[in-house]
Amino acid sequence: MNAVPKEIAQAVAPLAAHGLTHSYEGSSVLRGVDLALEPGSVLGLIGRNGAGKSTLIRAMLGLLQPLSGSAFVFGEPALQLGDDAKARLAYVPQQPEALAWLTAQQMLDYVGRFYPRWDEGFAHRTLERWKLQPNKLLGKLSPGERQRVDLIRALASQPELLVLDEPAAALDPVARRELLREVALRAGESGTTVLFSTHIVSDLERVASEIAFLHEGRLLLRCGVDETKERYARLWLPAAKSAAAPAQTLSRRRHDDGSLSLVVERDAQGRWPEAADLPGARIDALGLEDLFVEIAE
Ligand SMILES: Nc1ncnc2c1ncn2[C@@H]1O[C@H](COP(=O)(O)OP(=O)(O)OP(=O)(O)O)[C@@H](O)[C@H]1O
Repeated sequence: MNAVPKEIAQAVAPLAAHGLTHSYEGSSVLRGVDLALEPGSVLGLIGRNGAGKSTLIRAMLGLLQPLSGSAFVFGEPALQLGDDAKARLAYVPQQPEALAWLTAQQMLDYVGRFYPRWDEGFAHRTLERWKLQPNKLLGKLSPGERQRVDLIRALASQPELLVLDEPAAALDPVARRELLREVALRAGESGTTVLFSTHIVSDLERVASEIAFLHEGRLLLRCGVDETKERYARLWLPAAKSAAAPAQTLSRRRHDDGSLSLVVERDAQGRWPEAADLPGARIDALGLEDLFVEIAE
């Protein structure tokens, strides 16, 4: 496939980042992240605690000014988003806090006015289905309830781009399933583009079309969910062959007996590194969860 020129990708991608770097108090959190979402894709952003997922999301949406690099929403610079672009986008932070002095119903009625495609019926039905009390102050809801109200707010606006920062963190398993079903439905039926961060690998398998793995501020891996098992594997080399290990690997672990385990990737021609053909070498398939654990450890 020919690479799309960066300028064109910027213009069409609902969300794109180029060379984002950021640090807090002198410590680097993003180290040059490039990421662009295809329209209609569901991208699961995964990474350990503190990997920089929330920082990346906030920088991509223009809610934080990065040290360097740029971000674009619907092709507009994220730091100067116009009202039209804002109305096409919905973002649910990890811990929603805004408008705590309103009741859930008041908040939904209030914000609904700013969205041309607001689905009041959905908001009403989902409040009931998710057993949320419409007349309780947001500030008095539990974190999970508060996050569910915010998810209703985001979904009722029928956004073209939906960004969820760890939506599963405060939800019980039933609510989580329902949310994932709703997200998959929106992506499938309305072509909504979705970016969500998570720690839960099974959520990625259930709903994401693509995954991006952020580790210590760098995107280590980006590929289709179904493709990962084909593209990455664990290469085990006996001690006697460990010197032949490829230099470029996603992770490298030496065992007590001197043997090596490496996470390796097929090259552009679909071949594993040459060391995989050495006598005694072994290639083992990796499930998504194993892959992340191997890389993140
Ligand atoms: N406002 C801030 N001031 C100082 N340090 C911060 C600030 N926000 C985040 N950090 C630090 O930056 C790093 C990345 O944080 P971030 O919240 O982006 O990670 P994350 O991948 O979303 O983590 P988690 O999965 O735990 O939510 C962490 O070490 C965090 O402590």
